[in-house]
Amino acid sequence: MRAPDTMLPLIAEGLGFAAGGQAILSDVNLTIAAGRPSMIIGPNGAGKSVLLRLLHGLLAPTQGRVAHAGPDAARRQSMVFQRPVLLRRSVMANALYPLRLAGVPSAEREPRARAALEMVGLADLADRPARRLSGGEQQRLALARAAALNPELLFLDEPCASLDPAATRAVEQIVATLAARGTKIVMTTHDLAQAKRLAGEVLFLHRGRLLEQTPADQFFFAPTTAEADAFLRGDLLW
Ligand SMILES: Nc1ncnc2c1ncn2[C@@H]1O[C@H](COP(=O)(O)OP(=O)(O)OP(=O)(O)O)[C@@H](O)[C@H]1O
Repeated sequence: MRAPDTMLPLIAEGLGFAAGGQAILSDVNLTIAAGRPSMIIGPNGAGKSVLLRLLHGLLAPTQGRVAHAGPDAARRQSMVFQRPVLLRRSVMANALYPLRLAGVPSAEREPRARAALEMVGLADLADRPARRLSGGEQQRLALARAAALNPELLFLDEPCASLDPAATRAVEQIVATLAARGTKIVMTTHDLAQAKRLAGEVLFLHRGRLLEQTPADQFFFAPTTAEADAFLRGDLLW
């Protein structure tokens, strides 16, 4: 039988991470399927970033495992961080770099990089040094760099954490565009309103445990756990 031409669903079984003798994440079981964005929310220190890194493969689990439906999972996924690290080169050079690393034929690189810069509204700044961009523009460039690779699965770790409302809105529009194109987005956020705007489903973490994986329309109106209910009311701080 041929392997499916997709890495989804991604499945975590008994996933855990401990460091310094302390459990940070325990016994997480979940399935990430194709579809609208999966938003990971929860109080500070709940383990959202650690979960994202485990799912992406940046961190090795100390318990359990992450499995994918098909081969080449590393090539089919990408991640954007809260503070993107950009090359000290032009915007275009930053967009081209991952395409070269991925072995994309040279004739295809420039059109793909340009299309990605257009999608995030940075085509006019292609020759500008990337480090001179504003914070919001830098985050859009990081998204363009990831999008140019056409990942099937894109992890976003608090991409709007240090952005103002206008820059946040621009990033959300890019996320919605990518999701509409079929890229599966898995994203952490502190911003409940943002989670409501973007989520197809919510993964609610509390103290290193996944308490809910619930469709968004249900989660925000009728969460199934008391902790999620308290969190939505602003009563659960840790
Ligand atoms: N590699 C690591 N080694 C040891 N401890 C870690 C490691 N990564 C994270 N931690 C700890 O694990 C806990 C969860 O961290 P994580 O960054 O995942 O939380 P979070 O839910 O994303 O929090 P925040 O909302 O504040 O960003 C924290 O107490 C953090 O200090």
